Amino acid sequence: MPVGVCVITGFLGSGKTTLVNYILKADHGYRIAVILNDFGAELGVEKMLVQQDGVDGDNASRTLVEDWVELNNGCVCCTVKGSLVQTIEGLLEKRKEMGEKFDFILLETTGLADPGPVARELWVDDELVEEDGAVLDSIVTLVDASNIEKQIEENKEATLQVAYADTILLNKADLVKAEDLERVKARIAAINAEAEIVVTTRSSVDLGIVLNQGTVAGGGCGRKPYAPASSVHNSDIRTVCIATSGFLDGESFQNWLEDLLWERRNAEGGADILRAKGLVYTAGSDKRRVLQAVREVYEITDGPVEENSDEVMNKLVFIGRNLDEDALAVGLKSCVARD
Ligand SMILES: Nc1nc2c(ncn2[C@@H]2O[C@H](COP(=O)(O)OP(=O)(O)OP(=O)(O)O)[C@@H](O)[C@H]2O)c(=O)[nH]1
Repeated sequence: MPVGVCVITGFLGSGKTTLVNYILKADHGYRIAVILNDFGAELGVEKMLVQQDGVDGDNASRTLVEDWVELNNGCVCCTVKGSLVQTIEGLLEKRKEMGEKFDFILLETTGLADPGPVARELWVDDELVEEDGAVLDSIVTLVDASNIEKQIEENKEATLQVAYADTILLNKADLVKAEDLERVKARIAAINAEAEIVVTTRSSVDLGIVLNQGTVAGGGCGRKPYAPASSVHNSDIRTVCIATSGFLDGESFQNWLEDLLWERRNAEGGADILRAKGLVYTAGSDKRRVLQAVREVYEITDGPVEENSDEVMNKLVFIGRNLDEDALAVGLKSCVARD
């Protein structure tokens, strides 16, 4: 079984390190490797702290294996292929030599990072996913409740971090009034209606919410009621959810998707899809299938077994810019197989 990688992102000062420290101190018994993105350091290295099994929550008794791994570019969030993957491979290899395995890998990005390239790199690297490798589990975004509105206005990365999230920790709740918190929550949901939003202070969160989500690998469609697209105005990145019933023609669906993800992205005013997830049924198979896409990279895999399989309903979620909900709905419908 590959190890799940949880990408922890969020704007500068939102509480990422606080979350990592919280996870490392919590008494959960998991073996977790943390890859810290030491962006500020001039050394050009990443520091890895490995929490070993069997700790009792007391810091003094914790064994921390410290390791310094030189990366070619000094930053795990850079788009240069190789460094991040090599780091994780090296980490996994080392643990294998020691006869141990990780339960999870946490990857903390820098506050100014666009998590898209990191997610894509983890996701598409087949060598990583092989047996005993690593696979992207989920993207957790920390949001500073007291500053996010301004950050979204001023920084595209802050918006992208919200857009890519599977789970959003609306942190620093102690610094804002209840009514402000509701407004901020609505603003975030307007960018990403699909992510679960959890209000936190000092990044204290039930670890079950952060670890082992399987959201990226297993599909997250339909976890939450969707905000209607018409309720979205404040940001040019928004979420659109569409659904249509009946088995899809697999080839038509794939062609439609590739046109959306590959061709129209480059067209003037075309939809710029950052993230797509969905559950679809294709003719010839009674299995539900999971669509996952991060920008132009996508995959369709067999989905989890469904309890109530009477309903053949295809559901897709798109997060991005210039999304035309009606056109998307018509496009999906046109992929339904004719008898
Ligand atoms: N009041 C308050 N302060 C918090 C909370 N969470 C974190 N902080 C503080 O905010 C500061 C920044 O937190 P960090 O965890 O370092 O944030 P970060 O996202 O890792 O920051 P960068 O690495 O700069 O991107 C620290 O002083 C934390 O103690 C919170 O919920 N409430």
